[in-house]
Amino acid sequence: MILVCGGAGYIGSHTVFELIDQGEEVIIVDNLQTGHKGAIHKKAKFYEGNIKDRTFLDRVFRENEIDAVIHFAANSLVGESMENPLKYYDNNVYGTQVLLEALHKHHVKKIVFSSTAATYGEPENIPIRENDRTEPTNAYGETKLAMEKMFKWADFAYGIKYISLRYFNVAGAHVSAQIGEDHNPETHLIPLILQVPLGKREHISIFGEDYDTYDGTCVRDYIHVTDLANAHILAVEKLRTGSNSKIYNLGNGEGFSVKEMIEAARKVTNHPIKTVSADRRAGDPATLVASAKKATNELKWHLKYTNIEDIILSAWKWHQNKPNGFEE
Ligand SMILES: NC(=O)c1ccc[n+]([C@@H]2O[C@H](COP(=O)([O-])OP(=O)(O)OC[C@H]3O[C@@H](n4cnc5c(N)ncnc54)[C@H](O)[C@@H]3O)[C@@H](O)[C@H]2O)c1
Ligand SMILES: O=c1ccn([C@@H]2O[C@H](COP(=O)(O)OP(=O)(O)O[C@H]3O[C@H](CO)[C@H](O)[C@H](O)[C@H]3O)[C@@H](O)[C@H]2O)c(=O)[nH]1
Repeated sequence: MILVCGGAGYIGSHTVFELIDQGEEVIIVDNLQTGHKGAIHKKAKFYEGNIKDRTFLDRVFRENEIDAVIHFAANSLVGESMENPLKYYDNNVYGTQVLLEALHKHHVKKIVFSSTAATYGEPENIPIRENDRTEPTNAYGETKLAMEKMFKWADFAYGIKYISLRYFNVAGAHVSAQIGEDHNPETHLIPLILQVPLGKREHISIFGEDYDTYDGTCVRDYIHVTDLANAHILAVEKLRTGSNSKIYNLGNGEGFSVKEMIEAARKVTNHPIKTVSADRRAGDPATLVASAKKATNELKWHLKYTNIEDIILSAWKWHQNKPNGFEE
């Protein structure tokens, strides 16, 4: 049985769908602070509650034969983390501490969790490799790095094996178009671009056109959420075969600029998508592209979505199907 913390959220819900497709029994813990009831798979057992609540977690672990945990539950808005860093330490670091205490108490020795490209900060090399320097430029990334360190020492002391997955830019939606990205506020580029052809915004703002990149706009590595979900399943399988703790980058290995993303979205939606130049957004590195060779080699991870237009199309189908997200 796999416990998925944050299984009602964007990436968590997609991972639950893949797990259930593969015949796993799934328990979800989520307090629905950003997740949605409508994103919860009907075959999953759902406990509504907070990972910071020891008594609640204790009950979940007592009532179920959990052999591994996948942990997505966190706050993840970079801007908010700069204004209210302690909120991030509380939910991300302390929340993970309480969760790890429950694993230790109930003798669960396997956990896979969400880390981020934000642990690197300004990259020293492109593509970024797992042993490159980690110097986060925002509080969100710093809490994720602190979580990684907490896992390291929990492994040392209690033998809890972990796989930390450092995601780059997660995008797209489930092939059924029944679940997809629904964040409020939305800050991510692709859903914001698609709000223009949906008629929900006039234009997309380009945050900075004077970066040191080939067209002056920021370059990112976009990875489809289903490919990402599958990496979590491979990571659980790896831990089940007795693997040591590991850290992997998850990305496509190819960068696209903001302007290229808008152009690709124009092709997919057949809409002119008006753009407006805007100031740089604080803390945005010019280029973030992953080397995911380690995950490819060691997890035998293979991508289904390598074409950026296919990734955008899957998001477009979701937003067309549910223009107001999970809201009825
Ligand atoms: N979306 C991205 O591009 C991206 C990139 C890198 C890393 N990540 C990380 O991946 C994870 C999932 O991201 P997402 O985009 O799916 O976010 P999300 O907000 O959609 O999902 C997070 C889920 O966790 C739940 N949650 C949060 N705190 C909780 C708590 N204390 N107790 C119980 N449930 C709680 C929320 O209700 C939500 O359902 C996060 O840890 C995030 O930091 C996301
Ligand atoms: O309206 C917008 C929104 C975004 N952008 C630009 O588009 C690019 C992508 O922005 P996103 O907000 O979609 O993604 P980020 O690269 O900022 O963030 C991603 O990577 C971060 C690590 O750097 C965190 O992990 C975060 O959770 C994850 O979504 C950035 O250059 C951003 O400046 C715009 O130009 N206009």
